[in-house]
Amino acid sequence: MWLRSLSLTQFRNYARLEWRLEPRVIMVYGGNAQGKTNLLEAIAYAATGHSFRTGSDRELIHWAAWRDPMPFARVIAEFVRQDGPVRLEIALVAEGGTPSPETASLRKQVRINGVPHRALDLFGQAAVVVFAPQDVEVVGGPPAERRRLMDLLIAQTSPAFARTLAAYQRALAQRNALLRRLQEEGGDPGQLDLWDESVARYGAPLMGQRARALHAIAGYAEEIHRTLSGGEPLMLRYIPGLDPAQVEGQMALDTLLWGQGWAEAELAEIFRKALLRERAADIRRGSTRVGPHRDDLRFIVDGVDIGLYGSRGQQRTAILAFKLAAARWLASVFRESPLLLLDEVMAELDEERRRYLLRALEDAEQAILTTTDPMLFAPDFRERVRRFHVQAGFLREDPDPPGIG
Ligand SMILES: Nc1ncnc2c1ncn2[C@@H]1O[C@H](COP(=O)(O)OP(=O)(O)OP(=O)(O)O)[C@@H](O)[C@H]1O
Repeated sequence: MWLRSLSLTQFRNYARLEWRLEPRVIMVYGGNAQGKTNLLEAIAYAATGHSFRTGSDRELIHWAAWRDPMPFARVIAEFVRQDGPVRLEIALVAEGGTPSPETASLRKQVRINGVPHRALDLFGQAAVVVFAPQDVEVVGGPPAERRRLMDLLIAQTSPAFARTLAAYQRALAQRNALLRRLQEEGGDPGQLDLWDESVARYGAPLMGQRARALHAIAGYAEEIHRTLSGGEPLMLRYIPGLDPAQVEGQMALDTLLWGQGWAEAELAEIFRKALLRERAADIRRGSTRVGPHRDDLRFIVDGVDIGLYGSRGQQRTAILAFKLAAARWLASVFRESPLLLLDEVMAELDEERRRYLLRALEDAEQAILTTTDPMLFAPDFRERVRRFHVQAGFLREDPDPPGIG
């Protein structure tokens, strides 16, 4: 699939942008802090409803817009899929008397082909994979970041997964609130039955989907990593936050999921039992100890957990292999290649990895890459791609960037 047009109004440092694109590799170049990342952020935001660099949507509204009586930002992205075009639109509107970037509450209005929808419905409409320099932090960072990595990816293939995740998080928050009340005020622990039931019902399919997606991605990642690293295999290990093997008489999650054909009903039952077993300890702690909110994903190279022991270079290669594998997985699910968005990632790679990545870009239907330095790319590559120059939120096609004759 590919992005045919992008329209921005007061999004980050773009007061206004109308951009038409083609299905090929597109290079956006410019100095630091000119709006390269903002552009990729806008595209990924339209496709997923999430920014890949902030959890606060308020930051996305142009600073100048906060002087208006009703500050807003809008992004409209028109993707072309095999089955036709789809127009994704998000408007962020600040509400309140005199809204300020610090205090305003935002209304997020989503339209798909002009029809109002919930933000979660954006998932499954278009597939994007973002490659960013900060990705490397995910390998050795806190588990929550690796869960986010998995979830954003899986949600793109399944809006149902996104809805289940949201329902799980709500149920978990309610259970935790009740646990804290029981801890502070005492009361009948039987009140937890209802929330145990919801937490288990929504949590089991989450674990099932994460395990299945990672199993598929791991196959691609192992092979890509071997090529990138000169022969070392990468193993992606899913560590569930509920280990069925720890629950009396049960088997390991893998056996349960693979051996019996996605036995999520059994997993939900085991989850309920585990919640009951942990109940007293959970009340003492005021939080839920088992469940997919404690899942992790580990990156293992040659038997070594490189999140813990890997060099920066090894972590970078591993996450690059993961992202490329994710792109292949999305391509197999959608039966067309996802849009690849690469934010200044070439500069960090050595010659061989750069070549591998560029080949992957050219295999995709469309890829948009940003760089401060077009000279990092071979002359024939620079000539083949379409190039745009960005300066202070203005984008213009530039057939002749500095150093490219
Ligand atoms: N809400 C906003 N309103 C206006 N400008 C913003 C807003 N948020 C960020 N900016 C500005 O956008 C610019 C950063 O753009 P961006 O992160 O896209 O840079 P970049 O071109 O990718 O640079 P680098 O090469 O340094 O990564 C900065 O000048 C920043 O001040």
